[in-house]
Amino acid sequence: MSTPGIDAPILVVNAGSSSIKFAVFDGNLNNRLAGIADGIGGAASLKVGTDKQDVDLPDHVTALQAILHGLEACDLPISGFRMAAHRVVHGGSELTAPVRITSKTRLAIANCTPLAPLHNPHHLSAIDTLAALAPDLAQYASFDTGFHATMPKVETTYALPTAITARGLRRYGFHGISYASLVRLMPELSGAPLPDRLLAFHLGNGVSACAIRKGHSVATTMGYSPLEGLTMGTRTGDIDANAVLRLAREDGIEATATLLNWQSGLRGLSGGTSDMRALLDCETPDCGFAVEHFCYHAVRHAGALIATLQGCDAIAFTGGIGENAAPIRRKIMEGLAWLGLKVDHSANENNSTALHTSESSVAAWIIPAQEERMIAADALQLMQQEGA
Ligand SMILES: Nc1ncnc2c1ncn2[C@@H]1O[C@H](COP(=O)(O)OP(=O)(O)O)[C@@H](O)[C@H]1O
Ligand SMILES: CC(=O)OP(=O)(O)O
Ligand SMILES: [Mg+2]
Repeated sequence: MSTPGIDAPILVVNAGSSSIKFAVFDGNLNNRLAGIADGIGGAASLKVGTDKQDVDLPDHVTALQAILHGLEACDLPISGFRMAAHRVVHGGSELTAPVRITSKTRLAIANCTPLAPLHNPHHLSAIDTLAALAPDLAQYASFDTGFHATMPKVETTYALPTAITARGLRRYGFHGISYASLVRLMPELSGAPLPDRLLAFHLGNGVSACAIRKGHSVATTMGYSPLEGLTMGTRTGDIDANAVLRLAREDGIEATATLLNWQSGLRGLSGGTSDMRALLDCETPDCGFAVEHFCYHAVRHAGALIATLQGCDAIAFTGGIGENAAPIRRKIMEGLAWLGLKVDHSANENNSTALHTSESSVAAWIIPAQEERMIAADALQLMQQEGA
């Protein structure tokens, strides 16, 4: 078999807890195809490009195999890829930069599994499935935690005894691939240099905010796991640890983990709906309160992050909600009017890139999340450094 050349495509795999997103890029990082296997283990579907079908996907291995069949049907057999690159949610304290996957780095990712039990096992399953099907395929990983390696110790440390902190109980922060791509893309889209003090909101199913000074993360709302911080689609965000202990005692640890990660956030508050688009169309008081809670806590956390930056020059929105939900951006920006932020409401309604008026003392932008392209770019750079 001949080795795929430099024109061969790059496969990006973003394995989440119940979905696997994928994207195919050419060597110039142009997107050729994208899709998602969704609802794994339940009412599953497979979307390849614009073609979506309901399929049976009992687990992540079957889902990745279905994706690979879909790629083959588009003339993209796995043997023709130059490399595969994965989003890995947790890299712990050690894996802070993108890596080539070797037996050593695979073990390091596996060692982070206790830190991200809902995510890392699925990344490993995708890596192992590809390795079994295509043993010669070069595989790389980019870490959601990596961008936050620049946070100071005072930000990352919980007020615990040092021996406990040494067991890895600290703030790591997530959505780092999204924030890294935002920092890279923002000067191009805004037509201005990156501002010194930037507050970025990643508002998707997972939700976080990050204080970025001169392009580096200095503080973020997610912590030890992607549960802490803002109100999310199905996760609580902040909750007193004593309340968690009571739930664990009364209901058991597994039921409590499910409650906090899957049955809470917008879903819990609204009585079942985690999808922001549906919530904005829903007129019940509970749906309205879920939306209010989401925006209130985004503003509340923004205040703390802005204090860490000692001011704010610009804010940026990304993620499915950040890019598309004008009423949510409006509420959050109105909550930040005290900064001197003046909103151009028609620009906001139109999902324009610039959301501020010319009188505003703080700029506000929409920057589309390009996590998959960032992962492909990381892998390509590493491969070039390796001289491959
Ligand atoms: N036009 C829209 N209006 C409001 N919300 C939207 C719109 N498009 C997408 N969303 C919301 O974005 C969220 C999903 O964000 P996304 O970043 O795609 O998720 P993930 O974290 O799974 O990648 C959902 O709550 C969805 O309802
Ligand atoms: C880390 C995290 O929360 O990821 P997602 O937004 O994909 O759920
Ligand atoms: Mg996301």
